[in-house]
Amino acid sequence: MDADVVVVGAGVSGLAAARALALDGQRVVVLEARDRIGGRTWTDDEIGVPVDLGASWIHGVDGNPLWALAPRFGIETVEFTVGSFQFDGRPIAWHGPSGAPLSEASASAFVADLHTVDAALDTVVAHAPPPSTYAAAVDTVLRSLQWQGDRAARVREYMAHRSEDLCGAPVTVLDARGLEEEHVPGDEVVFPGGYAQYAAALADGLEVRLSAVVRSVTQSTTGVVVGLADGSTVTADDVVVTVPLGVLQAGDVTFDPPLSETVTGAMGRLGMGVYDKVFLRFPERFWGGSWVVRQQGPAGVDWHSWYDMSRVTGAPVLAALVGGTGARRLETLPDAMIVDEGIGGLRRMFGPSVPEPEAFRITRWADDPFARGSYSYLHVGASPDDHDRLGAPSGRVQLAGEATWGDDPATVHGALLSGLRAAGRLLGTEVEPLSLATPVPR
Ligand SMILES: Cc1cc2nc3c(=O)[nH]c(=O)nc-3n(C[C@H](O)[C@H](O)[C@H](O)COP(=O)(O)OP(=O)(O)OC[C@H]3O[C@@H](n4cnc5c(N)ncnc54)[C@H](O)[C@@H]3O)c2cc1C
Repeated sequence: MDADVVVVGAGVSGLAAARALALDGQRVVVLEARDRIGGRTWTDDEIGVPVDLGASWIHGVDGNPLWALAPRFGIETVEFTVGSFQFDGRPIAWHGPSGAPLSEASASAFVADLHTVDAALDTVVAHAPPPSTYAAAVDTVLRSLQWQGDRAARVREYMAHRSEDLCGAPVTVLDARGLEEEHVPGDEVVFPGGYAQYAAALADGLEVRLSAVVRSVTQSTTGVVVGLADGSTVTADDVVVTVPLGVLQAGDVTFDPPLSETVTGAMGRLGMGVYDKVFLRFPERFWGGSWVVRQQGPAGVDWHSWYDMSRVTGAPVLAALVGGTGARRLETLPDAMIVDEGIGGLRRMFGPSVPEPEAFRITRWADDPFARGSYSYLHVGASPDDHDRLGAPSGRVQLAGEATWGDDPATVHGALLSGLRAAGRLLGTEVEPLSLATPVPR
């Protein structure tokens, strides 16, 4: 055997699994398709400062293993609480459909409406007969409140954007229970030096082979043979496969024998959402003192949320975050058209003096063959248990990754914990996340 365990994928889940196994003395080889580690955590400085093209936030620091690991890995953090359920964190500048800022009273009334709807949504979702969509649950709440017209439209629109942001999916196909796990406890934080610092720390001391595209996993009674696109193979006793759900659904990696029906059933029911980022670097800040700028109404449909990245790195950078159908549409456009649309959106709110950007960076996660989307979501009809079912072992093969972690799918900490679960199953013992800070013996 070339190794005790092969780990496919050098994202946070794969690296956490590999590190836990290596710390236990196992011989581990990590096979990574790209020429970099980190997967959907990817820090890039093409625009002159580090920006996170994939994950940015620790979603809720309370009890979060990433938060506990940050000081041990020497990772600096900045508090930036603007979660889709946390309207009262860092200041948000709300702009109405015309682009004009909402008065303080209108903005407060809108935020109060969101709190009212959220409080009622919990009960409605708990009683929604499956299959029900999140959109239907929101409608039920609005009907019970007897809100109509513009008031109801603005709430519906916000909830649609919440689904697109947190799940990368239109609210009309998101299961009613698809956001149940999203009420994060605690502040949210980001990283001036980028999320990639976690992958770098986790990979330290491990054998990671880059540009190693895995195509097949074949099991026998004695072990597994992992086949690569270049025709080579790697053998081991066990394999942990952490490729994203979209890659699995596309059949880019084949399994012989096939994965169990528990796993394939869940794989078919869950969805892979899309969420993209457009970073624009300007000569200077022009957007006032808020940390986030949000535009309501049809004009802002794909350009509804702008984040002030100068709070993180000091450089005058705005990031537009767009998910679901909007992200899929943008991915079909050339860069110049995307930038023009974004600048148009900003000029609607801040006037014609908004300058052209000095630099830009645009993501295309759906188009990326090693991601095929941004993160998993609960497609209508799927069960929240499907995430954990996806991670059920099939003989010597088990899947890990954000999509397999039912408590917090679509997150980096979910990915990390799923990797530790897979390693723990192979080791026959639970792995404590903080143990990952231990150096791997060379
Ligand atoms: C735009 C965006 C924003 C996000 N924002 C946040 C956020 O703010 N906070 C948060 O907690 N989460 C966020 N997420 C989600 C988070 O990034 C993921 O949940 C997490 O990074 C997934 O880690 P993973 O190890 O499961 O998968 P990945 O990081 O995708 O790792 C899988 C690895 O497998 C590799 N691979 C794929 N195919 C093959 C193959 N055939 N052979 C070999 N290797 C292969 C890939 O290259 C990749 O490196 C965001 C994601 C995106 C895309």
